Amino acid sequence: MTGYFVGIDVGTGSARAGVFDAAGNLLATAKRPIDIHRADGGIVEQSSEQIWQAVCASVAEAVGASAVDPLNIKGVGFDATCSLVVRGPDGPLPVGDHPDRDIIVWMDHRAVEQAERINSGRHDVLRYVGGRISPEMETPKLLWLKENRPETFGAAEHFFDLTDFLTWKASGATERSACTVTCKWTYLAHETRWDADYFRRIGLEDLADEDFARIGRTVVDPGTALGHGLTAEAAEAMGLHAGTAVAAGLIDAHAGGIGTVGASGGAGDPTRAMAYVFGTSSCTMTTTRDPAFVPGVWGPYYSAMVPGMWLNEGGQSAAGAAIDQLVRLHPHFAEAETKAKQDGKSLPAWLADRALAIVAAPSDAVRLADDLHVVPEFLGNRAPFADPHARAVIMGQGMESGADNLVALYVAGICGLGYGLRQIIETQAENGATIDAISVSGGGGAHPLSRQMLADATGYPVEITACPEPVLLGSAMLGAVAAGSYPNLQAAMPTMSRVETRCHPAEGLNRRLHDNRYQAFLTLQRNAREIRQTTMALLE
Ligand SMILES: Nc1ncnc2c1ncn2[C@@H]1O[C@H](COP(=O)(O)OP(=O)(O)O)[C@@H](O)[C@H]1O
Ligand SMILES: O=C(CO)[C@@H](O)[C@@H](O)COP(=O)(O)O
Repeated sequence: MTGYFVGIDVGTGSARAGVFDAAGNLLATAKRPIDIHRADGGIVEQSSEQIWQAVCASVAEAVGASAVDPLNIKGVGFDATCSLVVRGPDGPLPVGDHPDRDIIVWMDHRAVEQAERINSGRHDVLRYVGGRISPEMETPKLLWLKENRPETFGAAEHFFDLTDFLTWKASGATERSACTVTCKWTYLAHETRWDADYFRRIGLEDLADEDFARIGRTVVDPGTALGHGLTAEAAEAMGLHAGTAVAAGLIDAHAGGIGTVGASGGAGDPTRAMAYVFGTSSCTMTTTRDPAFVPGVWGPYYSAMVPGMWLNEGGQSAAGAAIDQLVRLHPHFAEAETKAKQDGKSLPAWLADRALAIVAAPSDAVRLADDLHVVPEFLGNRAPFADPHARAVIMGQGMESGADNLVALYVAGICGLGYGLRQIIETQAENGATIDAISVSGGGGAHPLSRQMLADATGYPVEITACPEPVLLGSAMLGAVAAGSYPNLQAAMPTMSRVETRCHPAEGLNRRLHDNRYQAFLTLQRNAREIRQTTMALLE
């Protein structure tokens, strides 16, 4: 195999690009931050033009740094968060109060009420999104727009998932990826159709009447070559050549899944490894041959990640973001952040390094948490309760205000994320989706401590691929398939990705400590839910 491929990943906080060879070796990366605007009422907005500029600048820098002749770059793949982009004939249309902000970010919870209304209709398509639509998905957000910004809703020419916006900007093609529309828009990929009745019943009949022209009349598999490749304008902005193949994209978490679950030397079969993508949020991606209906876990989605197979997607809306929020609450936060900056590290990485420096072995880190317990549901419970109203619980915090206590809180937070993951794994297993190993990607999973703690907290081995950027690699695989270097993703996965290390779960006392803490997690989570329900009932 010859040629080079560019993978582009637009996460919540940054756009990144990586240049890979056909064997999956990473030659160079570049990154640009992207702005995020938050306001009360769960409002979170971004600008598609700013994101596009960040994408082009990262690609140009990564290609330059790789020293690969742009003529040898044969394909480009995109992944992004599943935020909703609204574009009119003349460009961005405002989704709120600011003219440039045309993106309702995935974590925006303005459409909670619309989601609840849709769920009360119990339409059959909801069986394929875990039984309940989430306010993080696109149809509640579209309904919110129609009800609250009718001028924007009416004037929109395209409603895109962010990934599909990026491939449109790159190639001019309006095809949507089966990944985005199946996971976030209720497209039924297993029947290759939209359900017009669903759209009519929830109040989005306009979209059905137009035969879905504004949300995607043509849906293609991830990796499909789009249009005539890069347009001249996009190519110039990226420092590439017009006509370079552009692949239909993936949601960011799914790119992490593609970059890891089929790796050679791993679980041996994409159905045996769960991808855990630990970024701002966390996503658990489980592949099955037959559909598994798991209450509270998104899906089953057909062909949304590994083509021809089914996918269950769980996770937590706040994962890295929960750790960021947790440590921000601590009295030692500002001082620790300054020290982390001086050391050139992010605060979570600085805390993880400090924890590793204190303990004799990484698995002993659990002992640092002592009697501190965290249910880190700052932004609701994505799975297995599909409850956007859930909130975090912190137990055992005293008057301590020093660095060691902050490290303890960090460790307790990572434990809490691990127990949420364990709860999802157990719930899925009860419903027919079992796994043998977890394959980690994302910024939060890049540290040796967090990886080991995930193995210890869940009791499952955690696999790490050789590539330090598996999400970018997943996107680059799309570019390789679109360029014809691989016939399909199944062929690209084991060739371009391989497992390099494995974290084995703790034994002995550390294992017993985790088992005990997991029971505490379940108790605190259950009690918090019951207390909230009682309070809400009294207030109604
Ligand atoms: N060692 C760590 N422990 C816990 N969280 C971490 C660690 N390193 C990074 N993170 C968190 O991971 C998130 C960034 O992950 P990344 O995959 O780059 O994000 P995204 O793709 O969502 O923009 C941030 O919330 C960051 O605080
Ligand atoms: O919702 C999904 C995946 O379904 C993601 O786009 C969303 O969680 C955002 O991902 P990041 O945490 O920013 O990588």
